[in-house]
Amino acid sequence: MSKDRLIIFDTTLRDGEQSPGASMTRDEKVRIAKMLEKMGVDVIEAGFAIASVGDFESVRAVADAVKNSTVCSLARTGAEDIDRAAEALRSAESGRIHTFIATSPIHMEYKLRMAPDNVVERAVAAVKHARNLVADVEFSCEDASRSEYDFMCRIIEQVIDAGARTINLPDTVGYGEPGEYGEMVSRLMNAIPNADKAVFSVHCHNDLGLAVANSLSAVMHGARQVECTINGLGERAGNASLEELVMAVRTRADIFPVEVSVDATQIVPTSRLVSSITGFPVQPNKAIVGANAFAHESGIHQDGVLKYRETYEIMRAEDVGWNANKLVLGKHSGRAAFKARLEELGISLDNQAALNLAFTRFKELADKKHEIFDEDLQALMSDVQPEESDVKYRFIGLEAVSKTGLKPRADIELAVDNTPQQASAEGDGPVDAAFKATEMLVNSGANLLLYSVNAITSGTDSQGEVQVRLEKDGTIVNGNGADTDIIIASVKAYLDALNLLEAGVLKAHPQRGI
Ligand SMILES: CC(=O)SCCNC(=O)CCNC(=O)[C@H](O)C(C)(C)COP(=O)(O)OP(=O)(O)OC[C@H]1O[C@@H](n2cnc3c(N)ncnc32)[C@H](O)[C@@H]1OP(=O)(O)O
Ligand SMILES: CC(C)C(=O)C(=O)O
Repeated sequence: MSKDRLIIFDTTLRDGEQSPGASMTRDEKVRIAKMLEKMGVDVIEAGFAIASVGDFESVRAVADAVKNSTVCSLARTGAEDIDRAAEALRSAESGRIHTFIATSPIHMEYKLRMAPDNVVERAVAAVKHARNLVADVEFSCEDASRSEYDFMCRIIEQVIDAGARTINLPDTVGYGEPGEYGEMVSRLMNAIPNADKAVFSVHCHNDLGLAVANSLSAVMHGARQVECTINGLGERAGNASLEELVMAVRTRADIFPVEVSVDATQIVPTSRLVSSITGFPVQPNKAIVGANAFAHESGIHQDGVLKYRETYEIMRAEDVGWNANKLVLGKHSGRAAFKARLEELGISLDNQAALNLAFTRFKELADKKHEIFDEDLQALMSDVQPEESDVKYRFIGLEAVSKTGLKPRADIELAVDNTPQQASAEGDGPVDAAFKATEMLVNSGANLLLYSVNAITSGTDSQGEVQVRLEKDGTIVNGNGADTDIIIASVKAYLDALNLLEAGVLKAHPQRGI
């Protein structure tokens, strides 16, 4: 059965820009409009031409730049607004004037201070005037969801007769509830005698978090245009988000009687562009475009996704413009994801015991750190690889005290040949103190040639990786250690180097010397 087309009307550049702090320059609007055009959005509302010279210029620049989408300007019902919109759209390949007036009793009485008859007159005059300037005219009953049904029937019938080809029923203040709002759309469409001459549209705000639900309900009840924005940007709590609407209709094609012609792989790049231009970050758990939308940290989910992606994913990350889904390693992860990531990094573990040992170390680290990155794993594994049971020096514990006005001190506990031993020393800093305490126990006589620290990943909970270069009797070795505690990482690196010296590393592990 063939499906109706759902017109995607993007208003990121108009209602999206009404988010306090989201103003965009003309050139920024053109960049976003080009992306929307590439995505295949049907209508781009580029601004409100009468609002300012800058907005007029933006609408004009978008009309110049965009050829494959209809470009639209908002206008109140006054002739001056409509003339300004038409002027800004003059170069558009396909231009639309979107005129509106509030139809709810509260708006008519307190804001417009107009009698309902007067509102009807203004609306009809506006549509007629706009139709003399462009062929494509949309009319919105602002605050439709709080408007009286009979009054809407009356005004809509007359504006359709006057030439409006799209009738928009905005839930301006986000008051609608999906069942009631959807029913309003179908009731109007059924009752208005000339309704078949127009496309019915919805424009929902998110004050109760229902913008997408209301829009989708309206679609189920006959609406064939949805007005929306990238990332759900928009006045107050925002508008219905384009990405959610498009992917809901696509993913639940089994229930929605419509199809959209948008190239969804452009969604994530466009979302990023809008976010970087407006400075409005996308929350990580935002549907479709949030950083976590296709990320799995839980072991059971990761195991499921590795076995069969659809166990925990209803969409493919690639289909909306991500490179791939993500298995994030953290404290909730299991062996399946851990092993898979190690294999991707070219690290293979010979047997289950080696995997278990490495996994235990990984969990210890994950308890201290939110997310384990590839670099963390590489450091962790380089720590695990040497023959654990053979090493002479093993780190057990450390307490380092560093206090303003006091000399730093370290109390250290090591296993030397499997026998626990303790020592304390003061130093120029806590690392120096820890190394001195270590030397009290190992008495290596090695020279410290280099000490370097790197934060492996970003964030104050990142692992520090320390490299220590020691020389003894002409043999030079590099030891590495990693830990979220930089003093512990330093002692681990120091002990790693001592163990390499002890093992005569240049013969046994030539790649680890220099
Ligand atoms: C629901 C929506 O999102 S509607 C779009 C909202 N967007 C914006 O308002 C952004 C751009 N707006 C602006 O730059 C300015 O408000 C302008 C340029 C449009 C108008 O500025 P001003 O002339 O200074 O008027 P102001 O904003 O103070 O008040 C709005 C006026 O428009 C009137 N008005 C509101 N809607 C309509 C309408 N659809 N048709 C006719 N007049 C309207 C109001 O009654 C008020 O008239 P009044 O001054 O006679 O009382
Ligand atoms: C002008 C209309 C479409 C609007 O933005 C609203 O009612 O929210």
